[in-house]
Amino acid sequence: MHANYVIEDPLSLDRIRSILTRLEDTIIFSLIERAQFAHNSMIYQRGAFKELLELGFSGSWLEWFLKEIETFHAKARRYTSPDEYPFTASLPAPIIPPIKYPKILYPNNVNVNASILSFYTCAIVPRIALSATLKLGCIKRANGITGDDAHEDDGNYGSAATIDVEVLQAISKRVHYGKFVSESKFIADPAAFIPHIQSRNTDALAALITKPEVEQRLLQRLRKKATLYAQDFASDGEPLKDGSKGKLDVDSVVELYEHYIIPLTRDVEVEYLLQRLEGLSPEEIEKLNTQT
Ligand SMILES: C=C(O[C@@H]1C=C(C(=O)O)C=C[C@H]1O)C(=O)O
Repeated sequence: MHANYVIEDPLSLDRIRSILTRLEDTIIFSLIERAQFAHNSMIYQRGAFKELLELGFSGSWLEWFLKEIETFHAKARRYTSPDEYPFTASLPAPIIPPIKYPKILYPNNVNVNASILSFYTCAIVPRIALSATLKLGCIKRANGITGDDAHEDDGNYGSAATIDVEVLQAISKRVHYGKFVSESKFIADPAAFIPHIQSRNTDALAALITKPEVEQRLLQRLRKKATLYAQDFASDGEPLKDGSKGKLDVDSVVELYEHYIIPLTRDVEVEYLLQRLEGLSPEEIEKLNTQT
């Protein structure tokens, strides 16, 4: 979130949704970049690099990248922003005073980055990198390199992890924007939510925040965007027939949203609501309940 950017109505649902729409582009283009490299599965395996073990770090290559990058960004006060959430626990304090952001969200500790890291490394990378590994495999086999390594590993561990961090940060921002969506919906009609928050009825809360028509439009838009953005063009700018096949598996992008990003965003909305009344007095809750 920008420090001195004056936001007219920070809880406008249309404005928040426009930010989610813009993040689709960031995520699609980052996935196109990741698809240029092989799966390189060893960068996701804890303990796979003896050099990291010798440094006393027992996590994966990617977790080491996250720790190092997020440590630097934390010192530059990145994680004092209400729309930034780290994957790494126990980061250093900022070296400069935090920015005084407007208090838009209610205090909460919702952070689902562990789930994001898990589904990204286990379900998304193997499919997104598939096009590159198949292409790479052909190249390696043409050079007489055969066996499993012809599909899985191109040695670009630094490039792959650097792009992975960019994808993870974009997905994390998108999913945790669910808090702003949730606050917007709550403040528009607190009385609809309060009884279900008090009774911890997560199914009722999920039903209140879920908008199937919004989700369907998003998935339609996403498929068209991913197909267009992954399109290859001839030197004169003419689109190549079937030009998107080598750059990105479009179905994987749509399924990433349908089966992971959207459900996790809904989870964030519900988890945020469950903390929305914490610390409020009965009088304060009653005031919200009668708010028109
Ligand atoms: C984000 C929203 O809340 C829910 C989650 C959505 C998503 O993750 O794209 C879309 C619609 C809702 O089901 C919203 O209402 O815009």
